[in-house]
Amino acid sequence: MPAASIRPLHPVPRSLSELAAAFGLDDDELDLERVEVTGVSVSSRDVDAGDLYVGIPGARVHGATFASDAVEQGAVAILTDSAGAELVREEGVDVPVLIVEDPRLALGEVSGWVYRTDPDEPKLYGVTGTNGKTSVAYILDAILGQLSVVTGLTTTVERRIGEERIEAALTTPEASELHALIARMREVGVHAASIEVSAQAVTRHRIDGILFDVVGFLNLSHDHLDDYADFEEYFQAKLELFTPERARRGVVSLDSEWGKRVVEESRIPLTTISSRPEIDADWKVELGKREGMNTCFTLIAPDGRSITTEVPLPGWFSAANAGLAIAMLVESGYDLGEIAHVLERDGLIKAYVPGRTELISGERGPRFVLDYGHTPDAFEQTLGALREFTEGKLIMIFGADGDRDKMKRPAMGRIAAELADVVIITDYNPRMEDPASIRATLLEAARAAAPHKDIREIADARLGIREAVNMAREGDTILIAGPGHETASEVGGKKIGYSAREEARQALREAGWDA
Ligand SMILES: CC(=O)N[C@H]1[C@@H](OP(=O)(O)OP(=O)(O)OC[C@H]2O[C@@H](n3ccc(=O)[nH]c3=O)[C@H](O)[C@@H]2O)O[C@H](CO)[C@@H](O)[C@@H]1O[C@H](C)C(=O)N[C@@H](C)C(=O)N[C@H](CCC(=O)O)C(=O)O
Ligand SMILES: Nc1ncnc2c1ncn2[C@@H]1O[C@H](COP(=O)(O)OP(=O)(O)OP(=O)(O)O)[C@@H](O)[C@H]1O
Repeated sequence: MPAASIRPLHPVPRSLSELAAAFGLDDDELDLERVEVTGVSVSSRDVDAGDLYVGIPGARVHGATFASDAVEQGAVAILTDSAGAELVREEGVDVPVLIVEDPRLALGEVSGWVYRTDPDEPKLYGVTGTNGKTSVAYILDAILGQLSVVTGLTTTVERRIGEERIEAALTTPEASELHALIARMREVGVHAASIEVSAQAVTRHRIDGILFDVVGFLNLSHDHLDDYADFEEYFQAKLELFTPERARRGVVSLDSEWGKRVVEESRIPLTTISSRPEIDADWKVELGKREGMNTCFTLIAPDGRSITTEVPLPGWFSAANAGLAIAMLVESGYDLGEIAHVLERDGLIKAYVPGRTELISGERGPRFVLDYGHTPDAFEQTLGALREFTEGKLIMIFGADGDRDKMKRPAMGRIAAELADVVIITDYNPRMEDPASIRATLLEAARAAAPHKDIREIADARLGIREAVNMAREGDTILIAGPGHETASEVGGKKIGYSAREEARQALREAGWDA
């Protein structure tokens, strides 16, 4: 089985009695002196010998239910709430149990204490926003690499430290996993780590006990309104990242209206950036010419100095994302001149962002672009960017994932139909929902928006990809939006192997094109 998390290889044990004392936990009846913990885990599937297992009441089940599994795998103590302690007692589990009112709330600080998280090493960059987080994290990582800095990275795609990498399950890991990752980074001399921060991560205490050196705000648009009552609540979740408890300073993009609100309401020193000429910001991104899929831009700093370079990704938003990344680095102390020097030396930002406007096709044949966009705004930006260099037809394949914000689906269908020439609606990760009904919503919106356009329904995404490839010619662009880097789709609660990247490559080869 692949490792569930990356952890320090040489953790320095901490005594449970000291932990109890540090957090004011009652240890009257317990003999904690002899117990030492070397790690923390919230999942029985991720326990290592010496762990403190934290039993969290979840939406589906209480984590304490798995206490005996955890102990079997080597957990030496349990931290949970009183309901969890009752469950542990019923199971007859024989390790010390510490009780807190809210174990999720305690998790970050406790993990930071066990792993001895240091706010200064590595330097942490946090990036949030509805769209572009993954892209900015990879761009930050790439520029730091070009500056010869040893880096760490955590994104929706992966957790990575040098050659060590695991696939990500969540965009932002649970706090215990994040602190363990940072501890491992310190062991191998990582100086800077780029961390993608979802709104859920803030709300669900996944970044507790972490102090970011610089945080970046990208934008806010329709997504996750199943997790938040409205835009305001969703915004407030992201805003919390811009407080002194979470970050030392921030860079805020004013490209979306919400940036202004961050500036008005944040409680940390901020600098602003914009790629829109009409907006007054400290840092300015000026779009240059396009070189194929690459985008050139000039970034002008508040002191008038500038960098002209390119990013190997299409669209104005890629330049905006790269500008934000550079501004974050400068805010954290890197010299703009030095960044300019390495980018000039290398000719561009050497970023590869898996599954984000990733070109799958080769020299001959239509362009095939793989994307992770799953919001109306991401559709609009990506289709706009691809239209700029598509001489022929723009063909879009997409579905909407199940058990996630349903309200955004009509807007996704409408935008696809308005901006693409041909739309193929397929299944994408329906989870426990009925895929036919997801498709019906998308189709209805798409057909209402553009009744005369070619809008097709092909349930099986593999067939949808082939249909698109077979109708496409040189000069056309095919965009598949949704699956990005993913290698599985969830249907009826079961994970089924499906890589849009591999399917696209195969379909292009079957049609006699390069891939
Ligand atoms: C709403 C939400 O965030 N839920 C997360 C939460 O689930 P939950 O509270 O329902 O937990 P549960 O399944 O009831 O389990 C309770 C406890 O028992 C433990 N357990 C459970 C089963 C078992 O066999 N052994 C075990 O130890 C679990 O680890 C957990 O600690 O804790 C689980 C364990 O970490 C997460 O997997 C789960 O994420 C679900 C899968 C999820 O989809 N979250 C989404 C909404 C999310 O967080 N997305 C954001 C944004 C993505 C984006 O950028 O667009 C993200 O950061 O990923
Ligand atoms: N600054 C931006 N503004 C609007 N759309 C963007 C921006 N950057 C990227 N996108 C679009 O969003 C898609 C997803 O990008 P990315 O994965 O970087 O976002 P994300 O915030 O990490 O999303 P997720 O958290 O769901 O992984 C891109 O492929 C592109 O279509």
